[in-house]
Amino acid sequence: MVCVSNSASPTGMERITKRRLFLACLALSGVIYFLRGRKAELRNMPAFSPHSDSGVEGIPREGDQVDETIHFLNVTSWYAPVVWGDSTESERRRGEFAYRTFRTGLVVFVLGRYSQYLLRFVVSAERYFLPGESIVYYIMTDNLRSIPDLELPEDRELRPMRVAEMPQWNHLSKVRMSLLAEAIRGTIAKEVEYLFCMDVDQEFINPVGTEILGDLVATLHPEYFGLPLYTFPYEKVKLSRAFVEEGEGDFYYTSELYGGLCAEVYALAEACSRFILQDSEMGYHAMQYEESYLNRYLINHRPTLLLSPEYSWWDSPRTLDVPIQRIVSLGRQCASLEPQNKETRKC
Ligand SMILES: CC(=O)N[C@H]1[C@@H](OP(=O)(O)OP(=O)(O)OC[C@H]2O[C@@H](n3ccc(=O)[nH]c3=O)[C@H](O)[C@@H]2O)O[C@H](CO)[C@H](O)[C@@H]1O
Ligand SMILES: [Mn+2]
Repeated sequence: MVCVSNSASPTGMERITKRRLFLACLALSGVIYFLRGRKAELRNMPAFSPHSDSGVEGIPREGDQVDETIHFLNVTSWYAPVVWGDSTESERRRGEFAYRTFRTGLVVFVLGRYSQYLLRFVVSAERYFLPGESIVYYIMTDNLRSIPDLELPEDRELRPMRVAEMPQWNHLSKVRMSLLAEAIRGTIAKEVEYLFCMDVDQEFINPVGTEILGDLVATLHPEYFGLPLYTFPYEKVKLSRAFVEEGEGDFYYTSELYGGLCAEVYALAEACSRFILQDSEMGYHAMQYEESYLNRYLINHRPTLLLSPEYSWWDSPRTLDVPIQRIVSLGRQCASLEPQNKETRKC
């Protein structure tokens, strides 16, 4: 803001006017500064913190009992609903979709040894994922023989899509987004209205209905939900395209489940694959791999619907209890176990 006058030799009157102008500028700057600070504060503030009774906001104190019945965030500060499957709002959303005809795609990557998870994934999805709706499972695989021979209802279909990639974890975390964008551009966009992408090392254990449908849908990471911003594992390396500035961000989202309208998922996958490629050209890959780029994208393009940790849960000392576990991650569950417990849990 420029508040300077150029007059050469000010008269007494001019001096008073100048002084008033200066004071007015000062007051205006103060108001702007206050409003900007308030806006930043509001943006970073969850509408309701599950642990707001604890000493420091967001961090449960040792021995704190979290009240299971009341502590759920239902809407974000930018008015995006947070989905808890048994809420009346979810019931209302399911009612809204009951009269609509639409098709939903579900993409999973199944390469190398991850084929061991596919049967359990599909069988559980058939039981619980959008029951009664029209579904195409896009199975991105290097082994067409891994596709289970299952008889599905008429409007639900398993669609193998061949990918010629090395089944190496680090490699896949760099190419999944571009393979996804390519598949949407090539086939998927013509076939379905909504699209979800999931890790295959998961299992549906309770109903996941049309309450999850939205334009851009992201899932709250169960280990960070309710914790303050500074604890989130956002990318810290400044040169990375996934970099998140201190104080930036709203929530930490998991890469195990995201989706929305096909066009939105395409935009997300295309942008993330571009970020990953740019980082790769410098020989860098973000700290949390794909998840870091996803989180960067979702800060710039806030999701219109957030799924609560009911939709991505695993048992670890850090996860928040949820009323109903709907989707559990078998892989991340194993990763969170102590070595001595891995065998008993068949990891
Ligand atoms: C791919 C990826 O970046 N995953 C994220 C996730 O890892 P996760 O431990 O959840 O990754 P993961 O091992 O489940 O791999 C992700 C998915 O890729 C597919 N897959 C992977 C490897 C393979 O050999 N074959 C195959 O098909 C499969 O669908 C699998 O579910 O969590 C990490 C932190 O805990 C990181 O934040 C990662 O960003
Ligand atoms: Mn996983």
